[in-house]
Amino acid sequence: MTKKPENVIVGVSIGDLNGIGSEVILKTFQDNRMLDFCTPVIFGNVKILSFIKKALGINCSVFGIDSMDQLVHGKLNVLNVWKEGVNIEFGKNDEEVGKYAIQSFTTAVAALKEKHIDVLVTAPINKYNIQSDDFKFPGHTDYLDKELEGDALMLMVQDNLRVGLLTDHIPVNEVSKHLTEDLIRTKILTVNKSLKQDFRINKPKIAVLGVNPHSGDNGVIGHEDDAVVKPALKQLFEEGVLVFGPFSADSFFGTGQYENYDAVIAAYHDQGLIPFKTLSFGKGVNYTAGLDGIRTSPDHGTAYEIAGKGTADHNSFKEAVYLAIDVFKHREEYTIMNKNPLKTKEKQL
Ligand SMILES: NC(=O)c1ccc[n+]([C@@H]2O[C@H](COP(=O)([O-])OP(=O)(O)OC[C@H]3O[C@@H](n4cnc5c(N)ncnc54)[C@H](O)[C@@H]3O)[C@@H](O)[C@H]2O)c1
Ligand SMILES: N[C@H](C(=O)O)[C@H](O)COP(=O)(O)O
Repeated sequence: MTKKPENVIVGVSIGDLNGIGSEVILKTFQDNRMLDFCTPVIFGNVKILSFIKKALGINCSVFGIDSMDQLVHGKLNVLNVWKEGVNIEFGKNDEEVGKYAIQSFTTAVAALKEKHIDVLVTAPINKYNIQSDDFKFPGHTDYLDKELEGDALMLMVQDNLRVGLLTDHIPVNEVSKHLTEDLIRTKILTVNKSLKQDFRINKPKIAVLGVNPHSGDNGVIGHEDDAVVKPALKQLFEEGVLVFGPFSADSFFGTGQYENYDAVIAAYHDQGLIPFKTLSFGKGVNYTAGLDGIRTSPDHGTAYEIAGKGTADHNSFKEAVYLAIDVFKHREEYTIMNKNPLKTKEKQL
């Protein structure tokens, strides 16, 4: 395999085969222009992809390979991660299919770690049917956090709207006990670094939403904002991080305040993802910031109710491919720019 320097190798995990994942993947790469600037490789099985292509009437060619050395630029490669057939029943929640989703994902993550692929774009999984003795994670983010270097942060992105989470896949009754000054510090530093190296924003401005209604109203409605959030933000601000808040979460998006910041940090999953998906559904991307490998995903799940019908919108998946490539290129530039920084003269006292 000779790697064309201008082509980013995009690994794609197949997700839940009974959902809309393979449809949005095939629809994205059906457009040949995608192959001009990236070389995709789907982790799955070429016979299954051919079957799905036919079933959905999608007109594109897939190219089966058995190892990454056989990767061909200009083609939609499918790496045969397994050989056997899989019984596909669109819309069915099936643990057997869940096993293949995880086989595809874990093989793709290994390829990312070994740098056989430059970035990973994941198609949606079903969080219930993927559970097993070997795989006990509530989502991609949590597994990537364990496998890759760094501290993962779920960052939802659509153009200049970026919403990150302090806590992600935990039940709402556990949020408060997870919110420590240390956690807030780690997450804000992670997003601050990501905005600089992944999004080329030199002096990022970060807003943090209050945990409680009206940020606790001086302790009348909950203590976390005064006792934990404010001291953490004060310390970071004094160290030079442009972090502001906590802001009352209820009106923050409705008033358009989010437009003044490069990222908005929410305390828990639905506090951030409801406004994000309301503003951007169909175009948003889920980016796992903070790790040494780049992974993106569309803003939607398996959508069983429309699977196999050919009506799934693939634009969010396409945006996920674009964002992964952008981040890859920005990180390369950032590394070069920061390799030998000019020494600044120290102040003489
Ligand atoms: N990245 C991921 O792996 C990921 C992301 C979100 C949800 N999920 C999983 O997916 C499963 C279903 O979750 P859910 O129902 O909360 O969310 P969902 O995104 O699958 O569906 C929500 C609604 O949006 C519609 N929808 C979703 N994607 C669409 C598309 N591309 N085009 C048109 N309509 C679309 C669905 O039909 C449904 O009405 C759950 O198991 C969840 O955990 C996985
Ligand atoms: N929270 C994500 C969303 O709603 O889009 C989704 O569950 C995916 O999470 P992972 O990327 O960790 O699988």
